[in-house]
Amino acid sequence: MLLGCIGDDFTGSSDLANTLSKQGMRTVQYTGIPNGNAEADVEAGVVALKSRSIDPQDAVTQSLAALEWLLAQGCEQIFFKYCSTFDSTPEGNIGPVADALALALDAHKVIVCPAFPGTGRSIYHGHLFVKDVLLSESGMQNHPLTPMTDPDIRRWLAPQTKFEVGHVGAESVLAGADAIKGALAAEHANGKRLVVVDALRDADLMEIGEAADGLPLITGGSGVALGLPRNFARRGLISQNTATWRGETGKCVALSGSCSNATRAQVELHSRSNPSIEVPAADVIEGRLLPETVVHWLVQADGIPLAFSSADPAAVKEVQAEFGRERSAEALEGFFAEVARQLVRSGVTKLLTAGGETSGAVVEGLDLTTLEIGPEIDPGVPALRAGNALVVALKSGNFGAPDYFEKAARVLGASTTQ
Ligand SMILES: Nc1ncnc2c1ncn2[C@@H]1O[C@H](COP(=O)(O)OP(=O)(O)O)[C@@H](O)[C@H]1O
Ligand SMILES: O=C(O)[C@@H](O)C(=O)COP(=O)(O)O
Repeated sequence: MLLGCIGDDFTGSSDLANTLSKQGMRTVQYTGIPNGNAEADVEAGVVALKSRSIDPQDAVTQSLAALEWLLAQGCEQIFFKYCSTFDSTPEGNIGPVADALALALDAHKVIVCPAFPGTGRSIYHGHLFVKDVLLSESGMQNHPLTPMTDPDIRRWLAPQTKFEVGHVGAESVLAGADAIKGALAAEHANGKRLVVVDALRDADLMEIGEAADGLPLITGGSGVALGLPRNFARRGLISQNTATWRGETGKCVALSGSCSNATRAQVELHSRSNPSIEVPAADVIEGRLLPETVVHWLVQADGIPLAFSSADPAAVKEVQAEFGRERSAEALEGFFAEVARQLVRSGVTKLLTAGGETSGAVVEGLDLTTLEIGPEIDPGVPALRAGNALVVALKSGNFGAPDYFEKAARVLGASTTQ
């Protein structure tokens, strides 16, 4: 294994695995830390953790264990993947995990770059934009678990890390890899260890990737991983293999616990031409609605049936005010995990999940240990084979076109050569 990745959620990890796979690396996504060794031909390994919203110390412990496993597989470089919208709170978990990995690897000049131009995330003057609006005006200020109320990544990261936060501006990035290297060295000389790097275009990410050649640790969104495989390819270390994708026939069901603007629009459009059932948060939390009721409904329904708890910010606030943020999230995630378990037991072969934490709960609930990367459905969302008779797609809340669910069902069902 050449490149070892630690992802802080499951959708984000499949997004990253998709990016690396498209760049020709034979990539495998693992759910948590595998028990045994990776297969010898794996070039990039993504250890997916559900560590974005847990206690910071637990996130550090799990990430260090993942690091140990990846280093034991021979990885030369480590990539810590978090969300392209930098989902975190003043307590963590991006800063504490980045600090711990930097210390363990004796890494300095640690790039912090959540940019993902393919999905409209860019960084300029240290500020994160989602398309043409600042992060804090993009809808992410209303995120149920990690409300992003400040778009300045330097300022958002500072209380999370014990190191000084530096910055490499667009003027250096646009001047290319050598200028970026120079700017990183200057920040290092100034005592900065975690360095936010501006990026506007995929071309910038390629230059940042080149500047990162040989650095032990890089952190960022999946976008910045775009430029890493080329460093290994230059040394003739990548197989550039093409894989075939075997779609599944059979029933496809969609589950959504994401409350993002993008998912709510997808739910709305999908519900117009497919059976859909709302899962009211309060009914789940208070035990009035049972998973088997929803499963029974989904299994009977035609088309691509959808069960969703996705709700607008006012409704989410109300539920959280009544039951608490953690209790609401735990109850809903547990509910969807149980629904997924029962669906698969009843013969569903194609499962679509929307929402990072929701998808994480489903993947853990189904005990899916290894995910094989298939074709891309929409930017950042690959089809995944999870077992002999099960294919899944784990959609990040923010991703996907309005007709995502129907498109995903089509991709999961078709066989192709990538
Ligand atoms: N109606 C609701 N009220 C309160 N919380 C909700 C509701 N629906 C979903 N949630 C919770 O909000 C969180 C959404 O996070 P996630 O699944 O990661 O979506 P995203 O990818 O959009 O961030 C989950 O913990 C989920 O259980
Ligand atoms: O970078 C991204 O936006 C995604 O890869 C990601 O991490 C998604 O997180 P969720 O929105 O919680 O699914």
